[in-house]
Amino acid sequence: MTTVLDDIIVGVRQDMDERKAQVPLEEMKEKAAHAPAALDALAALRGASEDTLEVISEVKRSSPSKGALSDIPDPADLAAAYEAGGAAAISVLTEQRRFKGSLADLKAVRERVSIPVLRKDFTVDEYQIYEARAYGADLVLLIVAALDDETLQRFLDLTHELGMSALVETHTPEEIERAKAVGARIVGVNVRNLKTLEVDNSNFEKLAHLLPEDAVTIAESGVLSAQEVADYASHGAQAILVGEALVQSGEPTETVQLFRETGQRARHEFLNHLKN
Ligand SMILES: O=P(O)(O)OC[C@@H](O)[C@@H](O)c1c[nH]c2ccccc12
Repeated sequence: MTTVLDDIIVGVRQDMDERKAQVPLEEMKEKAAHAPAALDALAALRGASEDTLEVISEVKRSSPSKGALSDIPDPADLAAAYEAGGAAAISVLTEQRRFKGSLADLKAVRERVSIPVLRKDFTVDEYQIYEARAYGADLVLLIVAALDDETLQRFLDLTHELGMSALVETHTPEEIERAKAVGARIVGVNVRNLKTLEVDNSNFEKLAHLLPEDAVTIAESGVLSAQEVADYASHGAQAILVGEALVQSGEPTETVQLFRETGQRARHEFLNHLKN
């Protein structure tokens, strides 16, 4: 049976093949080599102190589960508003068909903000990693469910060779094991199952104890209000990845601020609890 993830990847490959025909791999490698150095996303996501709850704020127009979310005529303006609210990084969806994103969005955001930028896409070919770097990304997404072990390792190594970091996304205990085995330094739990698009916020809590202690741990998806932020932080998340709630808030700066403050309070309690 084919899953939603499989269907998305078919389109991602077709779109990439078109871009590759325009700019072949060797040329993209050249562009990547000449891009300004990547920022340290690992440090940004760790935060200035251990009790911060960092917010990766997403530029997301549309999604396969919810359809149109927000027009976002100027992604750089939105990203600047997130940065002003204290976002640790900006996630830019570059998938075109279901999420209505683009590499032009990534480039525009990169040119505006001074915090790390994540290229959020379905990485299935090394070409996309060079492309991410060429367009100024500091961080790429590697979805464990979409990659075999050998490919995951190869992509993670290439990402690091290019000076970038990888957000390694998991959804099950097995995927967390696989993320650990390749030495992922930033591990996310997506509470949305990409094969069915079902969201279950309790997934973070269920899986948090399996996450590697030396990695930065991120709760992804399903934040609708400060309540979910507090829940994730109280179960040990060091950072959260939020799209929908921010693009629909109408007050992106204030909402990022609120999530950071709420998250930091909850994380503080979580850490106190650990010590006692
Ligand atoms: O809009 P939300 O529920 O806040 O979710 C954001 C982000 O986690 C989600 O966009 C996402 C997480 N992993 C992905 C992989 C591909 C596409 C999208 C995603």
